[in-house]
Formats: sequence, C-alpha cells, structure tokens
Amino acid sequence: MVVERNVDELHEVQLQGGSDGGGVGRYLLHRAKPHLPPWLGVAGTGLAGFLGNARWGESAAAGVGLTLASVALTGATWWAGKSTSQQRRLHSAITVAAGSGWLTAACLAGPTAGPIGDLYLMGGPVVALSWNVRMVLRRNADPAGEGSDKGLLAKVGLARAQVGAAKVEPNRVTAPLALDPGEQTHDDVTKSLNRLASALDLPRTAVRYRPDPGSERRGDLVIVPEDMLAEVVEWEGPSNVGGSIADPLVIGRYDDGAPMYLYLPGDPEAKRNSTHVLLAGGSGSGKGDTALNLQTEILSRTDVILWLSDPKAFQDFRPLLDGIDWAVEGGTPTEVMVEALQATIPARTRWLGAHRYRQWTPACAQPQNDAEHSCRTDGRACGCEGMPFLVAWMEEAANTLRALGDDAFTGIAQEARSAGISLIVSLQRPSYDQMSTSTRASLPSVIALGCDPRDEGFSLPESVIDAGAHPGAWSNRRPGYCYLVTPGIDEERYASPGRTRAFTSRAIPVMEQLAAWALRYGATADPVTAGAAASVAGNAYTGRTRTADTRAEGAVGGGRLSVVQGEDDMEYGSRHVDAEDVDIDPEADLPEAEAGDDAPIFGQETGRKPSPEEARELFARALEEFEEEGRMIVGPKDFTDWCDRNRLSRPWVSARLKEAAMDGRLEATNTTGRWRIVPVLTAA
Ligand SMILES: Nc1ncnc2c1ncn2[C@@H]1O[C@H](COP(=O)(O)OP(=O)(O)OP(=O)(O)O)[C@@H](O)[C@H]1O
Repeated sequence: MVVERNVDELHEVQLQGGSDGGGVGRYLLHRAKPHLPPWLGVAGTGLAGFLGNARWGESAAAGVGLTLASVALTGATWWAGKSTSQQRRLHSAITVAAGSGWLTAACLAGPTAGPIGDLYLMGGPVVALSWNVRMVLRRNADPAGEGSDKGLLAKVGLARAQVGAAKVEPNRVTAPLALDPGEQTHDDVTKSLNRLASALDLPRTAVRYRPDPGSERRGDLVIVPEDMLAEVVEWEGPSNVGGSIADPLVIGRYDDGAPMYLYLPGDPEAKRNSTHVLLAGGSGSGKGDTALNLQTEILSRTDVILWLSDPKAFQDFRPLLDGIDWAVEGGTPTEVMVEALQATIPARTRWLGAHRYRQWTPACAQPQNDAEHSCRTDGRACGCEGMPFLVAWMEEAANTLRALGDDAFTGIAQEARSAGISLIVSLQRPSYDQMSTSTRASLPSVIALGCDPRDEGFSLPESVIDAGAHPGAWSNRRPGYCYLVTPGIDEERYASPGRTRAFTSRAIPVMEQLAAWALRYGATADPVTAGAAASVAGNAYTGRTRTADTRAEGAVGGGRLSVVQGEDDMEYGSRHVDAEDVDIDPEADLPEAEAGDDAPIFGQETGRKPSPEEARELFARALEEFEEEGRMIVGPKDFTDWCDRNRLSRPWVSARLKEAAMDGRLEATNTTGRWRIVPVLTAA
C-alpha cells in the first residue's frame, strides 16, 4: 500500500530516521540531517571530478561522451520535471546542468585547472544552499495549511485569499476565508462560488459563503459535499398537535437534518417580528405539498384560525377543509374575504389595545381572567373571551393582489401584523409581473422553492443569493427543495437548502383526522373577529362560529366543504364557495343556479318592462337576495341575467348601484365597478 505523506510528516520521518542518541553534537546533526543531501551531492560531484580526470583526462572521445551525457542528463531532468511546478523544474535543471557541466570540465581539464577549482568552491555551496532554502520555505511558508488550498483558490480567481483552519463536520466543511486586503471583497467570493463548485465537482448549491457582517474581507466558506435531501421523506403527521401557534412550525428539514422552523406570531423577547409569508415556486416545484406542510402545522395548534382563499377549488386542501374556519374559492368569494379581512384588522387591534397587549401572544387566545389584561376601567379582570391568532392564506394570489392594488395590500399587510394576523400568499410564478415590488416587500418571510433562474431575485433577497442560494438551479427537478428566509431563524441558515415533506395518498386519512381534530379542539373565531367579518361578509361568514354540538357533527361529516350550521342544517360550504366567477363568465346563470329548489330569486319574467318604482323595488330585492346568498360584492355584470329578465339595461343598474352607495346600502371597494353590500339582514 502506498502511504501518502505531507511535507511535515516527511520532515519528521527524516528527522527521526536513525539518529537516536544524546548530546549537542547529535542534536545538531539531527536538525541538520534533512539539509545534508545537497551538500553530499556537491561533495560527490567534486570526488567524481577527481576520479574522472584520472581516468579520462587525456581522452578526446571521453570528452565528447561526457559532454553529450551532461546535455542528456540536463534534458532528462527538464523532461522529468514536467509534472512539478515551473519553479522546481527550472531549479532542478539548472542544478543538473551546473553539476554535470563542472564534472565534464573537471574530468577533461582537471578539477584544479584554471578557474575550475574556484568554480567548484563558489558554485557548489551556492547550489546546495539554494536547495536548503527551498526546503525551509516549503515547510514554513503556509502555517495554516493554506498551501493546498492556494491552487484551488487561484483557479477560481481568488489567488492571495487565505484559508484558515477548516472545521470539518460530517458532510460539512466550514473554512474561514481572509481575502487580499484592499484587493478583494465579498463580491469576489460570491462571484466565484459557481467556479468553486465546478472545481470541486459539486452542485452549485453545495458551496456557500457566509460573509462576516463586521468585515468586508472575512467570511466563511461552507461546503456541503453530499446532498442529504435527495431522499424523499413523507409527511407522517404534525410536529406538535395541541401546541400553540407561537411554537415553531416545522415545514421540513435542512440538509444537515435539522428541522426547518417557521414562526408566524412574533415574540419580542426572542427578537422575532410577527411575519407574513410568500410561498414562491414555479409549477411542479412542490408548492402544493409545501402548503400542506404548513397548513397541517397551523391546524394542529389550538389558538389559531385559518382562512383560506383558493381559486383552484381546494384541489390540494380538500382533506383539511373541515378544520379551516373559512374557505372560499376565487372570484367574488375571495373579494368578500379580503374585504372582511380588512374589517377585522381595526377590530382586532382595538381589542388587543383594550386588553393591554402590545401584540398578539398566546395569552390573548385564553379567557381574559388576568386583571393586568382587563378591558374594564375598575381594574378587575374582565373575563372577555380570548382572541385566537388568524392566518389568512391566499393561494395563487396574483389576481387577487392585482385587483386589490398595491397600496391596499401594503396597508393591510402593515396593519395586520399588529392585529395578530399573518398573511400567507402563494404565487405560481414568483416574478415581478405577478406581484409588484412594494407588495413583495410587505412579505418579509419567504419559502423559496425551485423557480426559473430569472426569477430568483424576486424570491430571495440579494444577500441570500450572494451567499450561494440558487432556487433557479432546481427549477421543477427537485420538488420540495426550498430556502427559508424568516425572522427568528439564524441568518446563517438562509442560504442552506431544505426540503419539505411529501404528501402521498397515505397522508389523506391522516389529514382528514387532523381536520376533524381541529374542528373539535381547535380554536373558533372570537366574537370580535367573527362580528367584524360578518359585518362585511354577512351570511358568507355569519354563523360559522361553531358550537360544541356542531363541531362534533362536523367531525363525523368529513369531506364536506364546511361545517353544518346549527339547527337548520344548512351547508355553508356548498353555497358560498361555489366556483362561480361572474367576472369571468357574465353569461353564467347565477341566480337560478344558486337558488336550488327554493323559489324565485330576483323576480320572475314579467313579460313587460317594469315601471320605474317597480324596477327600483326589484333592484332592492335583488340586493337582498345577494346578501342572503352571501355574495357580498357585486357589480353590473352580476345583474346581466337579471337585466335580461326584467328588461332593464346595464347602465340603469350601474346608476342604481351608485345610488345605493350614496344611500349607504353599498360601499365602494378597491376595484372600480365592484361594490360591497353593507349587510342589513344579519346586522340585527
Ligand atoms: N417535499 C417533497 N418531496 C418529494 N416530492 C415532492 C415534495 N413536494 C412535492 N413533491 C412531488 O412533486 C410533484 C409536484 O408537486 P406539486 O404538485 O405540489 O407542485 P406544485 O408546485 O404545486 O405544482 P403546480 O403549481 O403545477 O400544482 C408531485 O408529484 C409531488 O408529489
């Protein structure tokens, strides 16, 4: 077996070899021993000069032979040095040329003839010493083991950077890097990370850089050679059933096996801000499963309610619907939810203020039996019902956000944080044409899944990309791989990839069980939140506050879109989440489809044009019908069929809508031509 030794080991072996014994002389000999060979070479050459001269001094043929041998030896040395450094090759060749040249001259003319003796006395020691110097430098030039890394760094354009002692853990090497002062910066390192990965024959995401925030020329190079995430890990259940939403939510694992934590409500003591989350990933990047990881975590906590808007008709989330407080599809129902959300923000903030909470904490969700958090003026505990945290989830939110407008969204996002609300927004294509810069900036946390390389800059902050994060390298080839940037997590983790857990068909019954569990043991909306939501959404929300009985009933009715409401046994889900989007399909026969078996809606065909008074009455009734339906946002398009039936024109309806807004029956929304019905039927 060939044992490779590094320079230090060789030196030590040379030092030890056959020199055991005591005394100063011996010690000196011991230290000098590694440096003797060049001197022995010089002495040997001198001796060979004497002997050679005695034998070939008179021979012309020997002169030719010796000269040729000397040239051949020098050439051979040059050739043999091909694989060593340029410097070493030259040094060897010069040494051999000088030695063999002198030997030839000494053999032919005599070692003491003319200048030959002097050349020997001067040149010999110089050559021997030059090799000694070389040896000393080779041992001492790079005390921190930089030598071996120098070539690599030079290759990737970081020559003169120095690598300190590396920390080696299983599957992770962390090496402190000191850049060339005044010449190199963090930028030079981040730009060379892909070349470094190439030099090391590793994927681009395996090499990262952690700049030292306190210095422009120091940082850590982190190399994770083996992709520990390649193995698919299936979801087996939530991490902490019955815990609080303030406890960490586990959405997957990092490449060193550590859990990926995400916190939604903040905790000032832990130096964590309350946060909103962008879930960004291209098609097939595993966004659906990632959402399930997070939603199952949320639903397994007892002090939070979840509102979900999903234009994809709950394709991914159906098994969880029973546990979700309010779930709506896209179009009008989503518009209603967003309006309701806007109404809950000031109401919840007021409640928190009145109970002397500076921000939402788990204690807010409990009955308010602490005099310190009383809304009474007499200093006694108020006993108010607690207020659970609220997560408002907007799936495939690009359209919703566009309709809402930047200012509105930014406002909601800003205020929601202090109202105990987290927004989670998922985007199919994380890019600027889907979401504006200011909206993007309102979402401080991001779960960045694989995406188009051009969209990386949208998903992740520049500093994280510079540190080596590249979701674009995964695209849709590594589903579930993600970077997580969020407050409360060590920033060093931001550029470390993780992977969420996969949801297979085996997960469905567990999700259904979880939904049933959440229905029974999870939080329900508090009166403040429910009241504010109902004040906007009317029937679309009212009554969803569940009683113990209906919770249990809902629990056995798994698979339904929503809970059974009280005694009239009315299924809300099938009504207010209808997949109707009047914006898209004005031809849809809304009223009749919605009415089911029940009697006429919006008046019947009269066969004649109604009188102006009749028309106004019909219009008022139509608004009532909409309100009963829970279709709380309307525009002229919603009246298309109604106009046909009643022989009234769309412009006439537009005028009535404006009138109704002046009367306070409607309120303008952020979208032109869309009006929100102010509930009167349920307000009592
Ligand atoms: N964490 C994961 N580990 C392993 N496989 C996963 C993981 N997440 C998702 N997958 C698989 O990747 C594929 C795509 O996932 P998914 O449908 O969730 O992507 P998506 O981003 O929601 O796509 P789309 O937006 O097109 O619906 C699925 O077959 C899914 O099972």
